[in-house]
Amino acid sequence: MAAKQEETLLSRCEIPIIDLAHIGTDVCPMKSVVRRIGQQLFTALSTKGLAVLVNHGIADEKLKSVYGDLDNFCALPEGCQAQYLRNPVSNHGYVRPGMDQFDNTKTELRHSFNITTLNAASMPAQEEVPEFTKHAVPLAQDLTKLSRALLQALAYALGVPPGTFLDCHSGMMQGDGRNPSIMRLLYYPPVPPEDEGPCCQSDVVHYTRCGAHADYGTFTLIAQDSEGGLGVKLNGSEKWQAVGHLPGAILVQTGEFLAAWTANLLPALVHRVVVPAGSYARARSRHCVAFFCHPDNDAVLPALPIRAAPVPAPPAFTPHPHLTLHHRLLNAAHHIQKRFKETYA
Ligand SMILES: O=C(O)CCC(=O)C(=O)O
Ligand SMILES: [Fe+2]
Repeated sequence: MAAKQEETLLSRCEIPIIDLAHIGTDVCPMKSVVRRIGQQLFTALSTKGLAVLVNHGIADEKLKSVYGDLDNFCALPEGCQAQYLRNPVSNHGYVRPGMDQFDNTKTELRHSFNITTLNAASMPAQEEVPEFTKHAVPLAQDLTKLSRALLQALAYALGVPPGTFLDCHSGMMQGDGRNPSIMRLLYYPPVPPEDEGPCCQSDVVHYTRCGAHADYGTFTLIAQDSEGGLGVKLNGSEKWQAVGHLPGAILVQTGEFLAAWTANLLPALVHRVVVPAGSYARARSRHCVAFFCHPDNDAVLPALPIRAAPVPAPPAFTPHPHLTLHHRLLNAAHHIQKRFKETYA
């Protein structure tokens, strides 16, 4: 008998799918298409907090190559990995399991490699992971371009000149320290069998892959393999729901900055990655590429003359507690530094 498939938001068609075909390029956008995408994105982010992007132009092979490179990096001896440990100032580099933590009640099993500059000298050397730079740099450039196209689409939807958000995100992946956007490569290793942790037999060891949180920036793009585990609380709901997987698609989810910028009209999406049930799934690893689109450090949240968009009012939503701490005039660098301190040990 076939195994019962897990019910997910995607399998129930509960996440809006946005077709990016014919959007043009970030420097030469097809305006009518960008406008339509802006409306769809606004509706999706205000009602759900996330959307699925298809026909975005980023080939799956590019993602798979990067997943493979990260596997190879994680298999290097610890001493060799140590040369690439995350630099707390630039936020670039390798983050070992336990070095950053969202849920302090569980062991988070996660390796990540933060990329904040595309300079080859900051990447694992060719002798160590031969094609890391060759694969990671074009992918980061593609995700930057995709983010720029979405920033223009959002500007149309919010009734501000199309360049408004682009101007506040001009330093993305420029490597000059002006903008904290990150492409994060994530590898979640297999999870030890239930109740058998590194501690003594009687210990009840609780693992997770990534504790509940909302991302700090404007929005996050997420490409994931088919292993599952990503769960979200849709806007206005307290219920955790599995997202599921649509081959080749990229998710976009709202971050805290966009929430603050829009006076919570587009609330930040609370999400996590759990350990899948069953010994087969636990024994498998998971991969993801998350691109965190952040405003420039000197961007000050402008008051948006939000045009009444033709969408239903968003459901009532209690903002994440730290949202109340940052005020519409808080500057981008302050907010990011505060949130990094909370996350990194
Ligand atoms: O692995 C994922 O799908 C999400 C990771 C994540 O939420 C994060 O790194 O902020
Ligand atoms: Fe996240």
